[in-house]
Order: sequence, then structure tokens, then C-alpha cells
Amino acid sequence: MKDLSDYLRSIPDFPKPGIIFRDVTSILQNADGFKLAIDSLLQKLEGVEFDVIAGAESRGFIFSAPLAYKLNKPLALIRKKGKLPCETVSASYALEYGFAEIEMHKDSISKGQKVILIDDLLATGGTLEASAKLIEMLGGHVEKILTLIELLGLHGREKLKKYNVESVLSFEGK
Ligand SMILES: O=P(O)(O)OC[C@H]1O[C@H](OP(=O)(O)OP(=O)(O)O)[C@H](O)[C@@H]1O
Ligand SMILES: Nc1ncnc2[nH]cnc12
Repeated sequence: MKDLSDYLRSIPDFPKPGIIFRDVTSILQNADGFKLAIDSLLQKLEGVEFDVIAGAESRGFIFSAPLAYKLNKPLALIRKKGKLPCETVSASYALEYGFAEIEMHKDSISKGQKVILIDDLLATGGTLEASAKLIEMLGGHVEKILTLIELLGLHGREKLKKYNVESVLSFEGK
């Protein structure tokens, strides 16, 4: 049987020299690959009790929505600034160059709810740290952070020390 890594292509020097881009489109383009990705994430949630799935824009949406559907849970979207029409909370985080801002609707999570935070990839951890902060600003509890891919060489986990972080596939370098 094929491993998830067999479906993932890695593109050197994209979008900048020195970066190996882990390209999830190669998983999505293959029905067996996408199914394996979702089933692998589902396996990591077996026996975990929670109320809401939260997905980070945009690649995080692809993997969080099928989990919410399959587990019959609500889906809360973490969006890049300026996309959500109702009242929001926002948090900014550092990118390699500059800053980005993400938002959530205030009514997407209620106080005390247990939340599973999903993204496709953990690199420096900035996106997930800011996402977890938003969930906490709304009174949610981050029960688990789950990603498909983790780049161990960027030590994103260190920013997320206080959370239970799991990934399906991890790579030694950046
Ligand atoms: O751990 P970090 O260093 O924060 O990097 C990881 C984030 O980077 C990518 O998103 P990107 O902002 O490129 O947006 P996209 O999902 O819309 O492509 C990826 O999908 C993660 O969300
Ligand atoms: N190396 C990488 N591959 C794909 N997405 C990323 N987001 C941040 N770093 C990335």
C-alpha cells in the first residue's frame, strides 16, 4: 500500500531559492491520495472529544471541511484579513518578510468549546500560533492542533509548546 508521502511532490526553490515547497496539489489530484490524507487525519482524532473544527485559510480549508463533515461537527473558518462580513477578532503574525493578519467571526466559537485546529502544514508555526490565539480570544479551548505536514527544521512546535500538536507526515529539514 502507498504511503501518503508517495503522493506528495516537493518542489525545490519555490517560491524562493532555498525553500522546498511541499505541494499538496499532488495529493489532491489523486483520489486515493486525498482519501488517504483525510483518513490519516481522522485516525489522529479517534477517541478525541471536541465541539468544533477550525480550519486555516486556504489550504487548511481543504482538509478541515471533510473532517467536519465526516465527524458531524461545525466548521469555523480562520480567514485572511478583510474577508469575513460580520464582527471579527483578529491577530497578526510574522511572515518571513513582514506581517499578516487573520480573523475569525466572533460567533464562530462559543465560550468553553473544545476546538480542533487544522492546517495543511506546520512550518515556523506563526500561522497556527495566531490561529490558536484567535480561538482563545473567543473563549475556546484548543484541544489539539493537527496538520498533514510538519517541517521539523523550522521548529514551529516550539511556538506551540502549550498545545497538543500532531502531524501525519514530518520532514527533517525546512
Ligand atoms: O508555519 P508557518 O510558517 O506560519 O507556515 C505555514 C502556513 O503557510 C502556508 O499558508 P500560506 O500563508 O502560504 O497560505 P495558503 O494556505 O493560502 O497557501 C500553509 O498553508 C500554512 O498555513
Ligand atoms: N515549505 C513549504 N511548503 C509548502 N507550504 C509552505 N508554507 C510554509 N512553508 C512551506
